[in-house]
Amino acid sequence: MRLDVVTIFPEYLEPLNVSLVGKARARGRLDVHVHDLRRWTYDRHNTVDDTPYGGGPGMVMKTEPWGDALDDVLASGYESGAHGPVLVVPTPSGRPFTQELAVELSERPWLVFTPARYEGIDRRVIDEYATRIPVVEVSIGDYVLAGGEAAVLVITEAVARLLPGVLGNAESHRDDSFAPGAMANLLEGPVYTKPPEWRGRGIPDVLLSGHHGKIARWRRDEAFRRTALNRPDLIERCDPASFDKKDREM
Ligand SMILES: N#Cc1c(-c2ccc3cc[nH]c3c2)n[nH]c1N
Repeated sequence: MRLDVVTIFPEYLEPLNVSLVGKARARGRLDVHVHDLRRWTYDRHNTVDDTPYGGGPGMVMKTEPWGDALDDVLASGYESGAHGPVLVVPTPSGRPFTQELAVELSERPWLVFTPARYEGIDRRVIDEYATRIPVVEVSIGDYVLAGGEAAVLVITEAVARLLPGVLGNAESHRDDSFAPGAMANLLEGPVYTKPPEWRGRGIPDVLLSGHHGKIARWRRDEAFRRTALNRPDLIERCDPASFDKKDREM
């Protein structure tokens, strides 16, 4: 997978050099290119914004730098096979970013991120590229950030960990919170490791029992309990009829 990120804060994307994403890049699973939008400005102040038509607070990011930048990025000649690039636009007014969307994006060969600042990008930029390639406007949550770069980090990590060969244990996807299948719509339950006792706190006996069926059921029940506590809205989406099937899958 190739990722391109166009931003006025390229240093914000430094975390893409470390940890899981950094390892995926080092292994050749991910090819990341971060571009400074100001490379496509030609005035002495490297201007990327201007006042909004219709008035109102703040500034709007100008069309020309984005258009010149995206034309160059898309012309990079990356051979992405049958499927071309997808433009991923972080915005508070976008489609909620979910594990389902992470899976969808992980199946694409090339993502081009356009994290904005100020009040956002002149709408004509998105409209222009929507005539050429798929555009996904995405929100990472119901809160307001000062820009889209943090969203790029979140989306990239969630997508990268789904790529083949990135996570050591391919099975670990299966038990993710929100993962399709047995854990769909359930939050992950508690996890434990050695030592067997810590500050007077032990380990649930079932986890020491070696009985895989009981352990699977306990984990499912704990996931259910935590989901009911923290995300009752997800419980309604669970299909009780599937629980026997869940036990077989877990
Ligand atoms: N994704 C996302 C966002 C944002 C966001 C994204 C881009 C810009 C550009 C200026 N302000 C922004 C906020 N806020 N909250 C989210 N979930």
